[in-house]
Amino acid sequence: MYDILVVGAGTAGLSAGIYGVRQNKSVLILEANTFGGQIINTPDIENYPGIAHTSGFDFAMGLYQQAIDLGVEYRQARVASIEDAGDHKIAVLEDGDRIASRTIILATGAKNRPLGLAHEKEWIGRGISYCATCDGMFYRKKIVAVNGGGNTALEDAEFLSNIVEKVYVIHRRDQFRGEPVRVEKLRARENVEFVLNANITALLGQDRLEALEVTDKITGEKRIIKVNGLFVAIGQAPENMIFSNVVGLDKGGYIVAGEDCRTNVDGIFAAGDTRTKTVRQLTTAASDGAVAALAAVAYIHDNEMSA
Ligand SMILES: Cc1cc2nc3c(=O)[nH]c(=O)nc-3n(C[C@H](O)[C@H](O)[C@H](O)COP(=O)(O)OP(=O)(O)OC[C@H]3O[C@@H](n4cnc5c(N)ncnc54)[C@H](O)[C@@H]3O)c2cc1C
Repeated sequence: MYDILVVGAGTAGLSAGIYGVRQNKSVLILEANTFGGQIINTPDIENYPGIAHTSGFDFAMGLYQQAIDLGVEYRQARVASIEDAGDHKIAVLEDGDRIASRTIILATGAKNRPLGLAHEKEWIGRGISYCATCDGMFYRKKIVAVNGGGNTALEDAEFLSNIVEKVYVIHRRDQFRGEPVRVEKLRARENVEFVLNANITALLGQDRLEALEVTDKITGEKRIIKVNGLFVAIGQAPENMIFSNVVGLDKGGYIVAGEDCRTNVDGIFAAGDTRTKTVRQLTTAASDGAVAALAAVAYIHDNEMSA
């Protein structure tokens, strides 16, 4: 039986592993794909305090190596479900294998909803971004577009309009899900142009994004908009339904857990992008990993004292 079983080897999961083993606890991390999580393919990270510049791969590799060197056990396996057996928890793997642990930390992250267009994946870091806070500075004084109609898209557009030459806000409706006050603020900015009732139907360029083909949903008319960058902000989706019989989820599918990373089940914690929170970044994921691991250790000690 492990002390701490972590589901997901992104920034939150690996940070939890580091903090767990440094408290002399046995830790197993289970990862469905390769370690590193969503940051792994990002060419440039420039907002992690203390590291002026690194790549997603180097960042993830550093975290992984640190965890392994400290004694974290790592296994590539997808967790299909979890069970709460009171004083211990069980992770059931896709192949049917069952692994018992005193505590579980769910660090399964979230995925950005893609547009689903050709070149989208291959041009991440070459014109395509899902994170204005992370990548906005690479487009200083350039022309960009933001796609989406929620608060994230509106916030991204506002942030970008402070640093770029021009921002197109492209949205499939003429009404926004985001707050009206944000829309009004953007309308007042001279370097923001709204392209409404419109879908992006193609990403154009040679080996990076150079222009967007945008189709008007009402007239069917196509328009080419030259841009250096596109920020896709059509939402994020966690994949937590497999845990919903055990832990509570909010209406967006995120695991309900506060800054202490505790879920509604004693001994099960949630860390990183997968939990209800406002800022989803590397720093907050790493911080959650530490908080969740130390909360798991405290839970184990409390149980030992009362046994
Ligand atoms: C393109 C891009 C660029 C970004 N750039 C920056 C940046 O410059 N700076 C910044 O601060 N933030 C950036 N972010 C945000 C940052 O990457 C995330 O906030 C952070 O990675 C969240 O870490 P996490 O560990 O919570 O989740 P994730 O990184 O999503 O890791 C979750 C892991 O869990 C695994 N998993 C999921 N389900 C299961 C399962 N059932 N069984 C086993 N494993 C499972 C997944 O495979 C994944 O590896 C960027 C995000 C993207 C997409």
